[in-house]
Amino acid sequence: MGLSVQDVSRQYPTPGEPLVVLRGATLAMEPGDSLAIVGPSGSGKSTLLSILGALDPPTAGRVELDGVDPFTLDEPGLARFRNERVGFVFQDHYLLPQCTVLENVLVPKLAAGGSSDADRQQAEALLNRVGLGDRLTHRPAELSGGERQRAALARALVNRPALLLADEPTGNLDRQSAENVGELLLEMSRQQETMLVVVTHSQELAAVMARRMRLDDGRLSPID
Ligand SMILES: Nc1ncnc2c1ncn2[C@@H]1O[C@H](COP(=O)(O)OP(=O)(O)OP(=O)(O)O)[C@@H](O)[C@H]1O
Repeated sequence: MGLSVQDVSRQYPTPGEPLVVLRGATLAMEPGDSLAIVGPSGSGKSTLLSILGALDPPTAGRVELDGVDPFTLDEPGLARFRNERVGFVFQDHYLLPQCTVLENVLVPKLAAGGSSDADRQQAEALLNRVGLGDRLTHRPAELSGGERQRAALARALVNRPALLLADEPTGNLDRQSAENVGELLLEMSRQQETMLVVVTHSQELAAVMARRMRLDDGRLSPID
């Protein structure tokens, strides 16, 4: 069980020399583990997250989540893997504006084949835990920035993913909301035994994760 990233490289073709973005990144995580990835702009952080989330294949190397290499799956298998095994939280919440908070949290359930009463109860329980139990029928426009990110977190966790990926999840928030969302990310992923990888420029957010690694010019190394 866990996440294994072995010697992952990624390069993009250009008219001249290929642009090498990741150079042999290796890391391992276990359920309940949390990791912050920091590094300068353009160092490859989002590229690494896309590979971990099975959105983009590496040029070389191997990724396995709970023993499955997603890039060996066919297209429907890969889509199912992303929806059911990985949760995503981004800097922008990407909630559907016309849907209520509860409906937004149920979207990954619908994509996985339906939303039963049990799914609905689970979504409500998650929304209670992120402090939005009294906002189920509100639309995203009626929420604050921090509340929208908390709804996005509930949506990311509704399928009980093995891996939660967060790309600058507090980038648009004021200090207090950022602290609150950061702590919630950690607490909820621990409770669900989900592995958490957070890419961030925020030292405060990086500091609350169990471990920190730095990407520099495509090379990943532990810090502390
Ligand atoms: N699809 C692509 N095609 C070509 N080059 C790309 C592509 N995606 C990313 N890059 C390049 O790869 C490098 C790393 O980008 P990436 O977005 O992973 O960096 P980052 O560390 O997340 O940066 P930031 O902190 O600014 O978000 C950049 O030079 C970028 O221009």
